[in-house]
Amino acid sequence: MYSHIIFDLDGTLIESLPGIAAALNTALAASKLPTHSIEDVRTFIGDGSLTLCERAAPDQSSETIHVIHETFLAEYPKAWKSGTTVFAGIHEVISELKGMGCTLSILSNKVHEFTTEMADYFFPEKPFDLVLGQREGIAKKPDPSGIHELLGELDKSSSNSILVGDSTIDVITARNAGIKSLAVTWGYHDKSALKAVSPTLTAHKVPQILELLTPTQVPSFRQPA
Ligand SMILES: O=C(O)COP(=O)(O)O
Repeated sequence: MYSHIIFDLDGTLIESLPGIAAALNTALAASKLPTHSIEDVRTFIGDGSLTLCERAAPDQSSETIHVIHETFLAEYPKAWKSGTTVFAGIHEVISELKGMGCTLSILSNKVHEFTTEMADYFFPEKPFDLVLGQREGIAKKPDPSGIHELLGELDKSSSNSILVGDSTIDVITARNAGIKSLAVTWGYHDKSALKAVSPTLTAHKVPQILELLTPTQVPSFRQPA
């Protein structure tokens, strides 16, 4: 049993694609550049907002990318509330894990301020012991710094910690930090890409997180009434 579960945010706990796509397309249109379909934007997510803008506007100068990124950052606070939902079943999983005494945390490549604001908004019961997004001067995933910081701050060992995420970046981050990974397939990376990076465990449906992480426990929300 893992005593510390680290969650990725976008594509793992929350469906944030519509909000990200809306803010990105507003920023592209403001620079008179072509916009993208939701499906295209899905493939740009995972490495933070600057890389998102670079992938959305290839061949543009760094000055233009800077302008698009600044506009994206200004637009995203307006776009995320209407364009984001928590994946079905996630609240139940989080509350079961919390009830079992697990320490829970979030590690995201989303800008830190948005990460903490969204975690507070979508999880007002504050189940996460520490929430870390992308911060200036601190290497983003797949660098293991964020995991090392979480383990140190929360006084947790690598053997009892696991990273749950939807992207190959999450699986590689866990490996770089010497911890196990649980890949989830309802997010933004293809199943085949996830399989290729050999996660420790894989969940195709939200309740499977509990089955895989706590195999001997029967969660109360899935017990017959
Ligand atoms: O904003 C991103 O690009 C990715 O965010 P995530 O690390 O929570 O998936």
